[in-house]
Amino acid sequence: MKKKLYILMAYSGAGKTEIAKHLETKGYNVLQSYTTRQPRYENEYGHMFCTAEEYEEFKSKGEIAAYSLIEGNHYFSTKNQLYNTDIYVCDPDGIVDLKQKTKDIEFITIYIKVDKSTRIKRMQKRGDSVDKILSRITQDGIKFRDKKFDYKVVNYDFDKAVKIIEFIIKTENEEV
Ligand SMILES: Nc1ncnc2c1ncn2[C@@H]1O[C@H](COP(=O)(O)OP(=O)(O)OP(=O)(O)O)[C@@H](O)[C@H]1O
Repeated sequence: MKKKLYILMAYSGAGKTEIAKHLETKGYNVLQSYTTRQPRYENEYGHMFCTAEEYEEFKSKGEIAAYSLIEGNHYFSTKNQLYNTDIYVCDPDGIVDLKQKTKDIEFITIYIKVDKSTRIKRMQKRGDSVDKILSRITQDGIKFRDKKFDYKVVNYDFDKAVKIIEFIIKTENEEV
């Protein structure tokens, strides 16, 4: 049986980061992708912060699995990370690339669904600016258009959403 890696995907503000963090406290290994951007605050969750030189080294050794350039910064995950983690928060474009390059891993996509007005309220509460919220909503609409997922989980009741995702992982891992 192939190793399964669970991909959490969602529009901005739907709660994928919060869910991933919570799953980590329950013993799941969550992939922290690398970035050359500066941390926004001390101990920022979700990334491994590295230098441009370190990025070049990973690249020259052929260790990069998924890559994107955002506002002049490199964002990437390594092959080693894919084989040693359970959960990866990744956008739909990133996963297309991974599926093509990594045939010996099965990627199970879990889409976290929340309506637009709730996402806007959560982003406002989180402190995002109106401009940022509007730009995220527009970009996400394009990124997620016509995309298909293995599972869809609504996230209005946080504990329920986490329980369902844990159930999905458990039953998928039990499959032969
Ligand atoms: N079920 C929920 N009920 C209420 N608030 C929630 C729920 N799930 C997450 N949140 C809150 O909503 C906000 C957005 O969640 P989070 O940052 O995890 O979203 P995200 O999908 O990772 O967004 P982004 O892609 O912009 O980082 C956070 O402040 C989080 O605490």
